[in-house]
Amino acid sequence: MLEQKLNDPSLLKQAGFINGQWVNAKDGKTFEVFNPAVGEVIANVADLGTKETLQAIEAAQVAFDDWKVVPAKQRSSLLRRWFELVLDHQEDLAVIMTFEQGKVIAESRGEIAYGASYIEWFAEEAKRIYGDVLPSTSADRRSLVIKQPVGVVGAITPWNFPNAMITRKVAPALAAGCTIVLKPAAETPLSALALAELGRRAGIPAGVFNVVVGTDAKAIGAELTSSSIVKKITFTGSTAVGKLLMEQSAKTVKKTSMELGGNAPVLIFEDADLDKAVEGALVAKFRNAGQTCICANRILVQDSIYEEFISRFTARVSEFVLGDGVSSTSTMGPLISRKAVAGVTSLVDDAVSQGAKICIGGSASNNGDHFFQPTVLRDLNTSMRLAKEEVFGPVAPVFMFSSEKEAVDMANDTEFGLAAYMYTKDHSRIWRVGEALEYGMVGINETAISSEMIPFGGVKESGQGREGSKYGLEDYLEVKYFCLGDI
Ligand SMILES: NC(=O)C1=CN([C@@H]2O[C@H](COP(=O)(O)OP(=O)(O)OC[C@H]3O[C@@H](n4cnc5c(N)ncnc54)[C@H](OP(=O)(O)O)[C@@H]3O)[C@@H](O)[C@H]2O)C=CC1
Ligand SMILES: O=C(O)CCCC(=O)O
Repeated sequence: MLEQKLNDPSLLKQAGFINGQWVNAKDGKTFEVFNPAVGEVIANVADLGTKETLQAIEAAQVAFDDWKVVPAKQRSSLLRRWFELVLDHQEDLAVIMTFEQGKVIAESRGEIAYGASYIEWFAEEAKRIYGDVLPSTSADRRSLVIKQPVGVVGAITPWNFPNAMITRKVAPALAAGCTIVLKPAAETPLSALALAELGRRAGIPAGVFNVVVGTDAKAIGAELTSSSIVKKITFTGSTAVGKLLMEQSAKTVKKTSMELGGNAPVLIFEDADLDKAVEGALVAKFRNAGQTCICANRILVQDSIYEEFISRFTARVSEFVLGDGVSSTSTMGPLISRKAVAGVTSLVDDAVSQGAKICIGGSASNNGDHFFQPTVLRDLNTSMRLAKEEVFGPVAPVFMFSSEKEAVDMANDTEFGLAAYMYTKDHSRIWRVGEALEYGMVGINETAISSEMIPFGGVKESGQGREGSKYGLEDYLEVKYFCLGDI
């Protein structure tokens, strides 16, 4: 069924990709991949485990010796070719994504372009890995710095952005001269495998980019983190798993980059352009059915404009059309799993049991097992779980504040620190609040903050390291100092 929807059915791969070869599990095991909108099985994928992970790590180690000395310009050309192929196959890749992840097709097309932009960006940055000549402490010596790839990288990625979370790790790694073993989420392996196929077609050498697909994430993760060959772990996903991977990586003192959970506040002050704030909050909350780590988790609105905001925002939320993402009339798709629907339901029920009121939505939808209605809740307080926990679903809790200090205190009252947003026309406030917010990214009168050119990442328990931009390459490079004496 999925195969018939593709212009190039050979993009639908169901085996792992190791050392340039498509490989099945040694024990022949496979796992099913489901379309969350309709619950149908769309593929049976090889269920690889520790043995195949080790095989991939060893292939990456062998490939590293050659890849690290490929001239930057040549690495750049290969990445550029990969970028072009991804865009050439944008529609097929988008269809694969909507089938396995559920997001509406327009969002999938957008993610393919967004994912490709990381490959293009790092193809360009590959040519700009500069060293330094430093001032010297004495006349008979010179001090230099060169940058070198960190080595073999282990990457683990989530299901919510099955393409872009991969390209923004793999592209900088390859640009830097590293080789990589990727374990994508078991819910969305097909997007990862299609990317690997296009990388192969682009001419990326065998062993440079390997994909281990499988359901035993714990075992694959343990193999990657315990290996002395793997020099860096890069992860996007839940804070709990990120902490575990950091602990496991400590034994071999690996570099780590962690892009973990968020609890993004949107602060809307009484001097804001309310039309802009409503639209901004809408985008920030409901993108990918609320399953984005920088999705607005708490909307904080000043008391004098609270009623007006609620009424305008609820009216806009009522316009969403839930449905299968492949239908052009759907504007919001399903959640990834029944478990996700249950999790969102329990957060809403907790708030309602403590006095929150439902403006719209409030429960699972009858569109299918994986759907939750776009929801707006009002009269929230900070003892509700919704104030502390990442919702990862289409639920907008609207809190009220009365002063700027209260808003900043509420915004910072979380262990997370990924993205925050504010709407105000007051320039002094922009600086005051912007500097006080304990977040890695702050959107000011704007919530569409992501691009390949910006440093994406968080502080506190939202992680460490940055992805995208010139900073995103540094995480894959080691600094080496040369002290040159007289001969
Ligand atoms: N920062 C972000 O972008 C994301 C945040 N989240 C948050 O996490 C919550 C749970 O989502 P979930 O999908 O379970 O996120 P996880 O953190 O469990 O999954 C993310 C990735 O980590 C893998 N993984 C899971 N357990 C381990 C382990 N012990 N060792 C190594 N790898 C592991 C998963 O593999 P597998 O799929 O095979 O289990 C997947 O590839 C969400 O509701 C959301 O709050 C989730 C996804 C992305
Ligand atoms: O949820 C995530 O981790 C991906 C964020 C998407 C983006 O880059 O905006």
